[in-house]
Amino acid sequence: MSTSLLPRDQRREWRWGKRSMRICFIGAGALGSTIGGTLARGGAEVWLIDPFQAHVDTINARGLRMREGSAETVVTVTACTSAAQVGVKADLVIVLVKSYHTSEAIRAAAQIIGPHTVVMSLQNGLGHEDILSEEVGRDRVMAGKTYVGGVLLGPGHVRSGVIGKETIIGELDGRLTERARRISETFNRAGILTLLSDNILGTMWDKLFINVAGGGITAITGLTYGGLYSLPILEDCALAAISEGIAVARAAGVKISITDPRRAWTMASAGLPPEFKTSMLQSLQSGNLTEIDYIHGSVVRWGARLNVPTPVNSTLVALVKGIEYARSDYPGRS
Ligand SMILES: NC(=O)C1=CN([C@@H]2O[C@H](COP(=O)(O)OP(=O)(O)OC[C@H]3O[C@@H](n4cnc5c(N)ncnc54)[C@H](OP(=O)(O)O)[C@@H]3O)[C@@H](O)[C@H]2O)C=CC1
Ligand SMILES: CC(C)(CO)C(=O)C(=O)O
Repeated sequence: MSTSLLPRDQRREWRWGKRSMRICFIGAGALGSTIGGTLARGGAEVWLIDPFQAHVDTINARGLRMREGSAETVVTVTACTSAAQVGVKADLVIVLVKSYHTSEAIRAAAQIIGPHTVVMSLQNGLGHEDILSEEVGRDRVMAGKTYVGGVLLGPGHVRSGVIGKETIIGELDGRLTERARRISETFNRAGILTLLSDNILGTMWDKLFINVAGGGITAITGLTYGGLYSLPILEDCALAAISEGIAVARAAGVKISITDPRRAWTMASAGLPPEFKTSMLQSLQSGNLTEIDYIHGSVVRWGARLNVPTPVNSTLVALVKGIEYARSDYPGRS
């Protein structure tokens, strides 16, 4: 029987009973392994789903090695290369593929999604909930953003940055539901500092400003944070890009808590060393596409819809796309 204090009409049917929550991660790279491993260590039943065969094999054979600061632990967790191998429905599916893989990844996970499965993205940027809703229905989708960080050090081995880093989750319509409360409890029990929000849209835009601060600029310049934060002209550019984002969010009627661009600029590098590279720069350097369309591109798309000019973000999008394109076999390439 539920002990919830929420009114009955606000309780989503809770079918997970008293057993531990069965959580499947679609995408178990740097962040999926970090959060998945932490939840498994905290007692949840976790499945890591990722096509990286050597990573999956190492985790299954020897456990997931997690380095946090100078401590290293080995976590027993099940990994597989496709959702078809899980064989049961998930209570919670957490999507942590790169944004541009979201649609194909959720489609490939149909077998683990049942009538009471919750699907939640913790990816950076905006727009994932719409993609997920198209595939699984809006009722199943919750939203979240996280300040937890992860780096994949090699197959079966991650550096995790969980301690003191917030994760915020919530229902798209702002209701404080039983399922949201149970998910945040599971996260907190595992040591992931998780808050329940009745304004998850605001949270999503706040996190967007953090990524807008340095993502595009570092991707274009190749600078680590040490370089980015030493050159005032780049700070001016970052503040202009964040200001556009704030103007767009305000025009959209989103209740943001970051209203001073300097706060986003400061927060973006908090606790990170000068040699830190943003994920956008890391993507380019490893030959992958960036999430530019979901980060600066979101500011541009929303700005166009609401008639708010976004020239700085548009320029950053164009230049990053140019860098991506320069690696292709374009006409006239020498
Ligand atoms: N790393 C971090 O610290 C943070 C990351 N984020 C966000 O989290 C998301 C994931 O980032 P991150 O973990 O760094 O990225 P990674 O590239 O390390 O991990 C993504 C993983 O998803 C795999 N993948 C691709 N397609 C599928 C699929 N169809 N099914 C299952 N897995 C698939 C990838 O495999 P393959 O490489 O073969 O494509 C890869 O192993 C991004 O949106 C990022 O912005 C947010 C906050 C912090
Ligand atoms: C570390 C942080 C918050 C800001 O650069 C980030 O999310 C990223 O690099 O993608």
